[in-house]
Amino acid sequence: MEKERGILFVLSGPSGVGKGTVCKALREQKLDIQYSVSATTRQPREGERHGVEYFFKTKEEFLSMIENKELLEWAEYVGNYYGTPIEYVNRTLDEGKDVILEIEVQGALQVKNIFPEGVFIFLTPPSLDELRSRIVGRGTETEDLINNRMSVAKEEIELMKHYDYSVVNDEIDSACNRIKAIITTEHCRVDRVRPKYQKILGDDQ
Ligand SMILES: Nc1ncnc2c1ncn2[C@@H]1O[C@H](COP(=O)(O)OP(=O)(O)OP(=O)(O)O)[C@@H](O)[C@H]1O
Ligand SMILES: Nc1nc2c(ncn2[C@@H]2O[C@H](COP(=O)(O)O)[C@@H](O)[C@H]2O)c(=O)[nH]1
Repeated sequence: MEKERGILFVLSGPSGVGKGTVCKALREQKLDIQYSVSATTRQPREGERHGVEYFFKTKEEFLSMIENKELLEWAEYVGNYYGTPIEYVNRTLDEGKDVILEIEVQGALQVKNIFPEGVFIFLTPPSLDELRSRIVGRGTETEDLINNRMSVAKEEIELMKHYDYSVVNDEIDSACNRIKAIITTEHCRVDRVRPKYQKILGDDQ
C-alpha cells in the first residue's frame, strides 16, 4: 500500500526565544519526527559541529546551492545566509516521516507558499525583556548583534498572524507539551486522515 506523506512542521519565532532549546528537548523525548539540518554562512559557535547543528558553508558555496536549486527556502538574517536543504525534506516526507524545520520568519513564509499544507508554529517569548535577557544570557552575540536581533524580533512578532499556532515558551517542558499536542492534533485532522480511508473504501464513498 502507498505510504502517506509525512507532515511538515515549521517552528519559528524570534532569535533567542528558545527554538533550539525546545527542539533539543523534543529530540531527547525521541518523538517520531525528523529534524532538518540547515546550511549557513555564519561562523560555528563553540561546540557546534558541521552536519549536526548546521552545514557550515562559505558564501560562494551557499550561493551555488541557491543557483542549483538545492534549497527549499533561504534567507539573509543579520548578515548571514541560512537555508533548508530541499532533498532531505522531500525524501523524508516521501518516506512517510514527519519533518520539523527550525527557521526564521522570512524562510517560514517562503515554505508556506510551497507547502501550504504544512503546520506553522510561532514560538513567542513571555515578554521582550525576557527575550533580550535570553539572548544576553546565551553569551553568543555582541551588543550590536543583540540590538539587531531585537529589532528584527519586533518585526517578526508582527508576522505571527500568518502562522497556524502560537506557543509561548515560558517554561521548556510546557512549551514542548504544547508542541506535542499540536503534532497529535494535526495527525487527527479529518482532511489528513480521510484520503487513507478513501483509498480503502474506493472513490464512490
Ligand atoms: N523556557 C526558557 N526559559 C528560560 N530560558 C530559556 C528558555 N528557553 C530557552 N532559554 C534560554 O534562552 C537562550 C536562547 O535559547 P535558544 O538558543 O534555544 O534560542 P533560539 O530561538 O534557538 O535562538 P536563535 O534563533 O538565535 O538560534 C538560551 O540560553 C536558552 O538556554
Ligand atoms: N530561513 C532560515 N532560517 C534559519 C535556518 N536555520 C536557522 N535559521 C534561523 O536563523 C536564525 C539565526 O540562527 P543562529 O543559529 O545564528 O542563532 C534563527 O532564527 C534560526 O532559527 C534556515 O535553514 N532557514
